[in-house]
Amino acid sequence: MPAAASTAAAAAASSAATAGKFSPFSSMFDKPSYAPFPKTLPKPYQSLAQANKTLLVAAAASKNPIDDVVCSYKTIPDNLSFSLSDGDDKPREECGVVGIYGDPEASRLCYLALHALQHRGQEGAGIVTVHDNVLKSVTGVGLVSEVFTESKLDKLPGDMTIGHVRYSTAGASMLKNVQPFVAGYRFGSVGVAHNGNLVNYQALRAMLEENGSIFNTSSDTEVVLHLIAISKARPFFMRIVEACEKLEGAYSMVFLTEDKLVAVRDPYGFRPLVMGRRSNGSVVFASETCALDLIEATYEREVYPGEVLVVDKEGIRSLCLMAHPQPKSCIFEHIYFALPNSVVFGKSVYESRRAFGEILATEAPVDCDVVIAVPDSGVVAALGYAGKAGVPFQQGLIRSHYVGRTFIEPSQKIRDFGVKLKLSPVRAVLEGKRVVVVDDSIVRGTTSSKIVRLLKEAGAKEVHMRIASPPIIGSCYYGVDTPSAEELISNRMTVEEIREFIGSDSLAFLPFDSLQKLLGNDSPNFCYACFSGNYPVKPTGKVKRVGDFLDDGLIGSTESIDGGWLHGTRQETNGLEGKEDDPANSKETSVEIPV
Ligand SMILES: O=P(O)(O)OC[C@H]1O[C@H](OP(=O)(O)OP(=O)(O)O)[C@H](O)[C@@H]1O
Ligand SMILES: NC(=O)CC[C@H](N)C(=O)O
Repeated sequence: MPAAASTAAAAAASSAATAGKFSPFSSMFDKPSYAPFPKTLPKPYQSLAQANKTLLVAAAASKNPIDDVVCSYKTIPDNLSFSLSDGDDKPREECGVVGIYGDPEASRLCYLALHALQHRGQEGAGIVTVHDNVLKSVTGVGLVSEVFTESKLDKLPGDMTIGHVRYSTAGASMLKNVQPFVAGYRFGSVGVAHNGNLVNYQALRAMLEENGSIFNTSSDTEVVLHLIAISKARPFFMRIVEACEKLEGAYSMVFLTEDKLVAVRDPYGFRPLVMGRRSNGSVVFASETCALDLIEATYEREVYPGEVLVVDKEGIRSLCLMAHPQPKSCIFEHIYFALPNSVVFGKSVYESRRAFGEILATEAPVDCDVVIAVPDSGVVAALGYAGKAGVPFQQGLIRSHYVGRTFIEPSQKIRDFGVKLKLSPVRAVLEGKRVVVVDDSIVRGTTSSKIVRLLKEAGAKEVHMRIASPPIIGSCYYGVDTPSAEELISNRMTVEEIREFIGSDSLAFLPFDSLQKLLGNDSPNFCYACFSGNYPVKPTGKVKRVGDFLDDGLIGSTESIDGGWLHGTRQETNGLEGKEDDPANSKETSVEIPV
């Protein structure tokens, strides 16, 4: 472990040792969990010789770089009528990022890691690798399994890679916003993959456009590439550092250059980013530890808030981007986004959710015969509730795993069609029973009201809704696509009014103060803006939220849209089409950028 990291771990251990015990559930948080940013880390402006060097791995040979970008994209046929699921008003998944350095199977491992992160974004995916000093990229609209084929992965040789999964609404126009973005500069090439949202994006873009930048996407992430282009810092990775210092908001990012993998986390640490290592010494970064587990990388630690980790043939250097005394990690990662088998912000997501359920059972008990969950994200909290209440947990709702986000609706209106397609009630569990149903959150209240109706139609005598998060009253500006504040049901109604609206016999949310007590000394290290309306980084002017980036106004012909962020002349080449692709649905383009 680098000296700085052990300092941080020791600081975390000592703070954990003094942690107060506010609830019976706090023991799980007594372990050292959050490493405050170590102030002893070298500033990027200090000599790199002072930085930690812990790993030696082979580096790519240095040759004249030519960017070779392969883009694939899939269109939705015009004659197919489809709709977004009627649950298209939820906090949507975020993005997931991966970075791997020093593994001969980098792109295949990245592909697998993206599969593990698929829950963070389902409509776009991409991988960039470096081979012979050339950045190669495949990006596409769709699931990881839809974007990548054996032949496409064969086009991504090299031992360094970054990858991205992105959420978006359906539509071919989103292809140009699918990451990683790749740019060629006078002095080299860089790829970037981003999870988060930049709250000063519009101001930065306006400044850059004023000075002549031409933007190719409607994504906030693109400003980083322009900021790198105008930076005069040396060596090249310091341009990345300088660019990131101008960003405000949430960014867990991985960058790839011809010879370096760079991982950056914003000073507040809003979004997760972890580091692990495979047994052959290759270094892996990922949004969640579930991605490390799949590719047999051992979790080492988080990328600390405000930290820049540079991996190259010299080893790993840890630099301080901007120290911030109080991290503000997104609590919603623990409530909803992350997989329960992941460790996020140093804490097990499973343990958090179980504790949320236990608190609900203690603070909002009700006489009941059975506890059920709204699958998937309500399952662990429901187990916690059932265990604490001493009531059996049963599967009262079965989730179909074969329903995508789009489907052809019947011409005749079927009530609650979307939710019925996804969730089926089990009469044998519900009939004549007093049922507690646990979900992770209520956003607009549409899912809850449909579920209550489904359960009652299936014979439930009473339905008691328990929500494993406090009421959501604020939109997120840091990477979660929540609806505008006016659309959030908890902003418009009291708990009793919501209960009446969803039709349940009782309703209780996880009390905000109990959540904070559970987190103990770590509590100030979390962002609760969606529950409190207190934003750690004040949005300036009209801030685009993630959802605002969706309509980029390019609904026209996909022929005119590039798949990645590119500078340079576009040249179509033959022979790159993957045989397994349906030509009606996909197309590949090769772009060469002389550097
Ligand atoms: O109040 P609403 O606006 O309806 O949104 C809240 C619902 O959205 C999420 O479910 P999702 O469909 O994403 O399923 P998941 O639990 O499987 O992730 C969440 O778990 C709630 O069930
Ligand atoms: N959800 C996210 O993390 C989005 C990442 C980035 N802001 C984008 O628009 O692609």
